[in-house]
Amino acid sequence: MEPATHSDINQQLLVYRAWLNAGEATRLFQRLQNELPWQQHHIQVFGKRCLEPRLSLWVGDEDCAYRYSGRWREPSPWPDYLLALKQALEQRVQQPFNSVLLNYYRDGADYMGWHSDNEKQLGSAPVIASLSLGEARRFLFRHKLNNERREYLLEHGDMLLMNQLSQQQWQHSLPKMLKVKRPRINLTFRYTMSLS
Ligand SMILES: O=C(O)CCC(=O)C(=O)O
Ligand SMILES: [Fe+2]
Repeated sequence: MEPATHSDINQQLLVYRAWLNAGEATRLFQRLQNELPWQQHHIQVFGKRCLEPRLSLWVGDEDCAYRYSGRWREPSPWPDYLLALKQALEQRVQQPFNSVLLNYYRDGADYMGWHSDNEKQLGSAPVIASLSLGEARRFLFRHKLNNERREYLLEHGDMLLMNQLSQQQWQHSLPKMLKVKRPRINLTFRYTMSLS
């Protein structure tokens, strides 16, 4: 694989700028936007039922049910073009993926709060490949112990690889950017184990 444009925290975070070129990224964005059955889920926040501040969709192999916010989500099947993308990504990063969480941020008021992707089903040291499409958005990391910080601007076609230790030691978030009036789509490719 070609070298990352930027690597940080002992190779735990690798950014590949324009992993897809602008034309490829735009075609993919349009298909995902128009063809996927995007859903807005409810979540419990401090015991209150709220709508998530974004749309999302869980896609994966048949046995990849995913426990999220207290509920099992069944995977939607792979559209052929997403399966092809997953396979290209597996080749490039030499890691298997069997699922992808897609997030659709309608504008800069949609966001994702601080978290680590540390669900049991991902194992103790997951490798997660995150592809960004559409509007550029800030993406933040903070260290769990010393509050060290990192910030990236993730643009159309960029791929961020979060390596094994990044979920154990860091949290990440996508803050609001109220100036942003147009959508962004993010795909996080993962390897999900079944717990049965
Ligand atoms: O939208 C993003 O860039 C990140 C999404 C994310 O952190 C996640 O799906 O776990
Ligand atoms: Fe995440």
